Amino acid sequence: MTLSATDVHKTYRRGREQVHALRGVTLEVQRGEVVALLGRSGSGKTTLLNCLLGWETPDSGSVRVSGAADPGRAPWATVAVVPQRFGLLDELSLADNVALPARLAATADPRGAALRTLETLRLGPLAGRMPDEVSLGEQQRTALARALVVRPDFLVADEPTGRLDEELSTHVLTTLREVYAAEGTGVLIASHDPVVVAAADRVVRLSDGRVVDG
Ligand SMILES: Nc1ncnc2c1ncn2[C@@H]1O[C@H](COP(=O)(O)OP(=O)(O)OP(=O)(O)O)[C@@H](O)[C@H]1O
Repeated sequence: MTLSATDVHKTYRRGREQVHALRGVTLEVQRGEVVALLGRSGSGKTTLLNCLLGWETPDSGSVRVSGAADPGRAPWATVAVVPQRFGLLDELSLADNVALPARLAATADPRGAALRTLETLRLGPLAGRMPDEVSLGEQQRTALARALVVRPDFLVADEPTGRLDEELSTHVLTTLREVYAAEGTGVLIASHDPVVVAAADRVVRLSDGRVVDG
């Protein structure tokens, strides 16, 4: 099973100015591999992730998941996401935030699955708290738990360790490694974090909207 972008172009218009965020990007992530997406701020990483998630429509080129074992799976269980801004619902506890995608995917015992996933990410004691009652690093790990709770085929994460110290980054990466070793999840992580780069099987570098080093 493969998550791929083929010759993707994306241009934003800001008034009269055109920003060529992606200029023909081709990238493949297989199940069972961790790919780190590197590049300076503004190089197009988030735009590429958004295209892979279907949150942005490429101007040309294509994005697809091929070889799905179960094409009927919920989209957020096929390609789950940890967004740069987390996107937690303020009015739900951490446990309810994490349980939500499992509930929507009609997973058996969504709350139990949420609590187990929070536990894995060392957030068990905070399960009953609201997002504004925990640190940004804890919110970030909650967003990761919410992505993982449905055991996705692929995980796309935008700077998922950006708010974590080295010890926690290492822990999160170890957890991800365990998850993909057990489940075969394919992982694509946009990051500047050396811990992520060290844990990746492969590094893809973007510069000015192009892949410069695959
Ligand atoms: N909605 C938008 N409208 C206009 N320009 C945008 C929009 N989103 C992104 N851009 C521009 O597209 C380019 C690529 O942005 P993108 O967010 O993909 O970069 P990035 O590599 O993820 O950066 P960072 O590491 O800072 O998150 C940048 O020049 C950015 O200013």
